[in-house]
Amino acid sequence: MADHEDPKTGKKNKGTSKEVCGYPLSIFFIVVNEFCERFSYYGMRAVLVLYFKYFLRWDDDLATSIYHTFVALCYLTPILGAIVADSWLGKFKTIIYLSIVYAIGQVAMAVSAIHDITDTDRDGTPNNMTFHVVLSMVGLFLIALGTGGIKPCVAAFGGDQFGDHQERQRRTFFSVFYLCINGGSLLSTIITPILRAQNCGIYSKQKCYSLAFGVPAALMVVALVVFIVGSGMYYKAKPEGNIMGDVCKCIGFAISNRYKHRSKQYPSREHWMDWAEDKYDKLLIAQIKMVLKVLFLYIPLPMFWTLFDQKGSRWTLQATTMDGNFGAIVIQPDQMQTVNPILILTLVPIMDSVIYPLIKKCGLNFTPLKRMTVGMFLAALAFVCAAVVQIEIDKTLPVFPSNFQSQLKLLNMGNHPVTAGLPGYGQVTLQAAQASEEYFTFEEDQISISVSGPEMKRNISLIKGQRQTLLIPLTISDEWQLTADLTTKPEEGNNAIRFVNGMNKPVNVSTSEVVFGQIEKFHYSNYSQIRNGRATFFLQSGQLSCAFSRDFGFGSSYTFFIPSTLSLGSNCQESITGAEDIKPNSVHMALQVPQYFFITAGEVMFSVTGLEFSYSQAPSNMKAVLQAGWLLTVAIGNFIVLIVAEVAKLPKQWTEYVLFASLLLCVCIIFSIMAYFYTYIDPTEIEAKFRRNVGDDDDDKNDKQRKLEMEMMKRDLDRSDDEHYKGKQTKM
Ligand SMILES: CC(C)C[C@H](NC(=O)CN)C(=O)O
Repeated sequence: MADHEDPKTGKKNKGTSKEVCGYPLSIFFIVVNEFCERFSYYGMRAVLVLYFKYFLRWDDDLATSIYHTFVALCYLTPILGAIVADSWLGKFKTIIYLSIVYAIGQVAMAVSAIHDITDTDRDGTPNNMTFHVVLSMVGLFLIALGTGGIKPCVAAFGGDQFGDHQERQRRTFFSVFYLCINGGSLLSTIITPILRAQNCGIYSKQKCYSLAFGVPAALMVVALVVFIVGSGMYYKAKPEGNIMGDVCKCIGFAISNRYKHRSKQYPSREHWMDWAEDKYDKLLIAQIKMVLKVLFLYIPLPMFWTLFDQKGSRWTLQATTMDGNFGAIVIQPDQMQTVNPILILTLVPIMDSVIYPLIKKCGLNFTPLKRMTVGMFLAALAFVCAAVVQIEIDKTLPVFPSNFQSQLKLLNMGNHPVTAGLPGYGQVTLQAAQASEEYFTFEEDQISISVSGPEMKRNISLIKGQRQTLLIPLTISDEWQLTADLTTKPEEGNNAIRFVNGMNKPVNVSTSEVVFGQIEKFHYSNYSQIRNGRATFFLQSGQLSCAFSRDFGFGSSYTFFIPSTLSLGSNCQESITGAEDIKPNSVHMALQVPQYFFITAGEVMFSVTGLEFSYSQAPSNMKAVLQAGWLLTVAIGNFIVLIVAEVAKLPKQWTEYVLFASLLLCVCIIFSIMAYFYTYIDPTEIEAKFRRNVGDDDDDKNDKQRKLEMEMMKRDLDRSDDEHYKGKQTKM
């Protein structure tokens, strides 16, 4: 039998797997598994909201709430996975079983997105939506169970593969692990939206959500297979019974025993957990103390995630009000999120190989908790940048009417100039087929407008908080019409376009993607969303057929006017005039790069370090539990976003960014104080000492000797080292 195997069980011993450049070979399978799993998770997540909205036909609010509930669930389930792994199945089996659950969930999602299954009338839309909703909800539940369940196990299982002599390699492993997470996330967030945009279907073609979910499902199967292939090489730590149950009972006993002995006649004990000594093993008590120490330190951490996870919500919404034209490529608002994994892939190696060694060379002891504090500070700085960008955006946004105001624009549908008299604005002259450049703002409910050339006078009812366009007709006998205009920027950086038909006959308008439908004479169409770039509009009215093209930026709104003079042979490109109701976004999306840079630099210092810290400070039998505790801070952080945004309800977005930055700054100060008093421990060393002393405990020791030993052990618990974990006392 090889010396790296346990003689009794034949299983591998810790740190004895075949090594490549000082790293256990088994690590290779774990990082590839993580890469594929994160591809699967982030790929599916990238198209999820669009699937809810456009396939299941949910409204924005429902789609957003279910999306956030799903994300929160994904970070709550790690607790379950950790308990199962640490106390029952062990990490290896837990990863295998939950990966199967996860893959089934992904397949369920892919199947739920096949519209042909229930498309009995073959019109391209499902006929039994309940089937698709139920299947996708079951799929999402299984995915949340799977991805959350394995998450704390995979990181801790990877850490388990390193022996005590591989401390440095283990630290690098956590960085590489993080790179794989972001490599998978980057690739999938680029690929799955492209897959979704394809058309597929048996009877009728639709956007291919089944492919966008199917590829992540396949990657999850690959992740599972890769993990199983490495099976023979892993060190598999045995689960140590119902450890969570024992921990809870032990804590419960310590509290009740303390309460029973609250009278002054009983001497106090150094730590409240020491009250459990009357019944419980000292080793268990020492391990609980280690975990509680770390969990206490976690209390302020959710605030970091509160800011971090707004990349996907607030910052993406901010990008929708910005200009994404980068010359050769045009970036969509949601694609800005890929800046985060791109920066992670660049910053992690730079930090590990340049910044941290440089800091060390300068003689500074940049301990994990110091890094995390700096990470928090950088995240707060990112939100200050976001606030500055928001202020710039706000300067370019249209001023929409308040609840006490209404706004009116004029459009001359005639072939001759008209002059309109507006209360408070004097005479406004409009050429044929021309609209006023700006909206006029009124506080009255009704105004009287007189038009000369031809002479007309009308009382116009205005609506508070609304924008309208008054269509001044061709002749006195024609009807005066008021349109309802937009009072918000079009969503997702799209452009809202509508047509006013000034001809005496109906006209059909369409582009290759959008149908405006038939617009009756002297009437107007609804708004349709046009993506940025060049769009060509086709007009067709009886014999008349022509086309015209326009370039669009992001977030604009135009009213195109089809003049009464348009006839067979007319040049539409020149004849059709457009009124700019909402200007396109003019603040460039590149301005978001600094905030992405700071949040990602913060993430590298906070999250990569926190992942490794949670592993190194956990007792051997509670590694996965502490990883789950770490992930729980992410879930709580997500809930805080919903609560703060709902409670604060600040009128200006930039003030909300400043609020979040200030909150994190306060939390950062509190954390730095807590961290100052934290002393690093070496759980293995402490556990070994307690184990050595179990035998002695059985002997009949006198009280004095026992007391002396206890003091020594307690001192050990408080020990830390200069380079984090090697033995000398260090704070923070
Ligand atoms: C938020 C997670 C704890 C960390 C990680 N995410 C990223 O790295 C995003 N840049 C993940 O495991 O998904």
